[in-house]
Amino acid sequence: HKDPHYMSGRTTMVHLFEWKWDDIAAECERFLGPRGFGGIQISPPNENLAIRSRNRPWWERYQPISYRLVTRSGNEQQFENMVRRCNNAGVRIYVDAIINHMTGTWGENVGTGGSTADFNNWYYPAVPYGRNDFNSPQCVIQGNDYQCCADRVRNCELSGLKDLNQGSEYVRGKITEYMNRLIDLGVAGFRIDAAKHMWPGDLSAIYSRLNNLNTNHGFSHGARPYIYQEVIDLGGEAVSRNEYSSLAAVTEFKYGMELSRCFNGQNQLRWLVNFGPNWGFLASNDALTFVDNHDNQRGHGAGGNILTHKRAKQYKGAIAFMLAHPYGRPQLMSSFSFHDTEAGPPMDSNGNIISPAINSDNTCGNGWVCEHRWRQIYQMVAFRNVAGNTGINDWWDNGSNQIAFCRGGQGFVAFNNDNWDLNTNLQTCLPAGRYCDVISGEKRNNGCTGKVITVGGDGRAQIVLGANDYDMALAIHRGQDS
Ligand SMILES: O=C(/C=C/c1ccc(O)c(O)c1)N[C@@H](Cc1ccc(O)cc1)C(=O)NCCCOc1c(-c2ccc(O)c(O)c2)oc2cc(O)cc(O)c2c1=O
Ligand SMILES: [Ca+2]
Repeated sequence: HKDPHYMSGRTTMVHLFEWKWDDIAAECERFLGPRGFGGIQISPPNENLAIRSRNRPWWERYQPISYRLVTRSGNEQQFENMVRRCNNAGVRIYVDAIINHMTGTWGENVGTGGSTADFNNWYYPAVPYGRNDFNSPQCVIQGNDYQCCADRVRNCELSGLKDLNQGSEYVRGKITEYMNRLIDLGVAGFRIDAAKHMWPGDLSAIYSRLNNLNTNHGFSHGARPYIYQEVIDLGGEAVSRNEYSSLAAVTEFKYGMELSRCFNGQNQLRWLVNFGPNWGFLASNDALTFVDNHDNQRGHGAGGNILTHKRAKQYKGAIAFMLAHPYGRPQLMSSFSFHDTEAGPPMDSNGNIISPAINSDNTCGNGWVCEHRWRQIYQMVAFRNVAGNTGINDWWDNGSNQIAFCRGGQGFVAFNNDNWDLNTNLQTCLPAGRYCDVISGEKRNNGCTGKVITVGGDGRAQIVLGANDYDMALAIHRGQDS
């Protein structure tokens, strides 16, 4: 469950948070496929409670009401269409699976697809789940439970949400039925939301009952679903991510926290020379890495002062480093704009999600940020693909915030977070030639729209990164020589 099954030569996933299925299908064909993206994490496709009293907050999608494939993102037919079109474009689909709980008691009993639920009697007829499918005695997780009591973290309610008993054969059956239907529709795997709130033994039983991936969608025989478990664990809690990393991959929240600290100036970039398990991170093959995610980009999530699109220069620097560095399997966040941390996606007066507009310069409009369409970001997805499974070599730093390294003989990156210019002759590990810097521009016809770096026969080049340049990174790689 640790292999994403990306099409060959692809390495990176993007979380198209709150996108509609039809828009995702189009994005696969017009952008993500051609640009070499490996996969997409989609918002939960199962029916959720419509919380109109809070003006449809983003977290309503994390309050299941049934396992019917009906949400504001689309219906089952649109879901199937998206999966087929994206797989055909070489882009895999990963489903955000909310299997720890159902909804709470918000007094609104209509889902987005028309199902109803009776929270007071703990009844979800469209599944169906009844009272004895939930943990009892009923209890709510308290703050200090995270430190003291692993059993309460699993058996009590998270934020008052009805806590399913995954130890029950019936509940396991309903969960695996839901996930196997998605596998048969062609998805490549799952994000397991709130995994630390479920027993590893129960999760293991559920994973073992999942079908192999659907060979009609280009997966090899016997391919197991890619599973990455959301375990928010920055250390010091009763529940450890190590209980889960033997079952499947785990979200490495320390990664985004530490990288944000380095690129927002709290730590010097030179310390990144041994970034990876030496920093207490999971093994590379076990780690789903990211800078920000849908929860912590809103400030109150795990990791404290996380870099987001709102601090563009530092964020692009951190993302470029994540994509240039071989550790882990990276996921990019693709957001909608928000001022209110509760706000849901852009919607019309009827509560329907508004599609992103694609501007003439290929950026997004209509309230969508589309970080994945920023040149400095999508160009580094291509860099990561070219770097393949090479390691890091020829590391250089200036003892503070100027660093550079090679990926085998495939690519070279440099970063400058000091407030003075980087202007140094460095080893790029590349064959002699004129290379386009993929951060400040791109190769067009036979020229470069941005910086041009001339590499000599010894592989060395004069690398210039001004402290006041628009971006703090520079990257060149094979195939981008002009
Ligand atoms: O802020 C939120 C939602 C956050 C959230 C949602 C999805 C995630 O995947 C996630 O990581 C966080 N929700 C708001 C509003 C809210 C929602 C439901 C509710 O019954 C009460 C309030 C909030 O203030 N939540 C309390 C603090 C955040 O506590 C939540 C966590 C959470 C936070 C920190 C942890 O270390 C941890 O292990 C779990 O995970 C969720 C997962 C869900 O599937 C649904 C949830 O409602 C939540 C969730 O409330
Ligand atoms: Ca639970």
